[in-house]
Amino acid sequence: MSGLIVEEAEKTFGRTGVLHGVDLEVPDGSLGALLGPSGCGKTTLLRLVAGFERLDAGRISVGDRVLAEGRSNHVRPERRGVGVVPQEGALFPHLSVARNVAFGLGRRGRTHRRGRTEEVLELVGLSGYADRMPHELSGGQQQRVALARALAPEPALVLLDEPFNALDPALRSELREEVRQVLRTAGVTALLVTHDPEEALSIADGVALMREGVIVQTGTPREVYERPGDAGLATYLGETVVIPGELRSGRVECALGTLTPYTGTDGPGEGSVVVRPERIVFAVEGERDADEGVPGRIADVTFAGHDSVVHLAVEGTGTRVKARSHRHPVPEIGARVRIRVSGEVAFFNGAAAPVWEERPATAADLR
Ligand SMILES: Nc1ncnc2c1ncn2[C@@H]1O[C@H](COP(=O)(O)OP(=O)(O)OP(=O)(O)O)[C@@H](O)[C@H]1O
Repeated sequence: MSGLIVEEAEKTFGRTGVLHGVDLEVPDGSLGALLGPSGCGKTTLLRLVAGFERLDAGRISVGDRVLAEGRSNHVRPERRGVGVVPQEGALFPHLSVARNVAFGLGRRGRTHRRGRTEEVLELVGLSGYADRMPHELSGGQQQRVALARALAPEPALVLLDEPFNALDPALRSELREEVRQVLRTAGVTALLVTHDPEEALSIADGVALMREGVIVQTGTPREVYERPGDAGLATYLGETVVIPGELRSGRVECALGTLTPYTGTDGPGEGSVVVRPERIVFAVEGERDADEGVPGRIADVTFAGHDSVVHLAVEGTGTRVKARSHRHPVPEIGARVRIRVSGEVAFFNGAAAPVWEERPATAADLR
């Protein structure tokens, strides 16, 4: 077994406390994502696991092997069996692809080095590239070589530090699928550090959300997206519609009707209802289901390529919400509709003002 376990990790630089008792678990053979805004302490945690920094307190283990405990017990990075894929590959520019990959294999026999190098290059889909130099490769190919290099010594754990950052968006999503596939095939436990929610949600088996040096929520991508722990996390993880509401007898009353909150949301009283725009559905008058939900009108439509953002004005409430809709053709502005929410909603006590530094709610969210 080689799952990663971090227990109550503490780290302070000078007088700045960066990690305040971090607990994190990545089960054996799975891909975990550590997700949070810039400066929350993700890289520091990754560096502690890799052994590039020393813990102040707490414990880090992989399987039943303790890699670090408190200040005194610290296994050196090269003895940890942990591979690292840094942000921009960081390949040695003067070494060929094969020699870059073999670098991590140290002084093992030549035949073994060659065989293993070929094996991992094949795994990342770069069999024919052994003799190329790094500058002859695209950014995506360079990252695949960096992954091959990290995997070559058969590490118990691979750490990926924002590995897709430098790539353009199309290549990014393609490469992350490939990386996930490679990690699965290799069967290795891996931890991906990222500030990009879409990245974490799309490829990880489990997500740990970090804020100001603390893990604030963990779960599968679906769990954290559909059941965020607070309004700030909801906004950070994806688009939200936030409207005032009141929780009474286990149901939420708001401009969108009487809705069901998921268990684990806050207690009774006034607060904010948080809904994903793709959960807001509408039927135009005369259509099937056009008598369900609250009445309203289509106030505006923004074409967004694969779908549309439809702004809906809820009749008699002054509330406007946005829905993400795949309807073709998009109904006309001014059309009378019935609006309803599909599934459960989040409810949090407190004002309808989600705060998260990287994705503050826009005025449109709150209208
Ligand atoms: N060696 C260091 N000395 C002093 N302060 C540091 C050091 N390393 C990190 N910090 C501070 O610790 C905090 C967390 O930094 P860290 O790089 O871990 O965050 P992060 O979540 O990875 O952010 P980013 O995504 O921008 O890399 C920051 O305030 C940073 O300035």
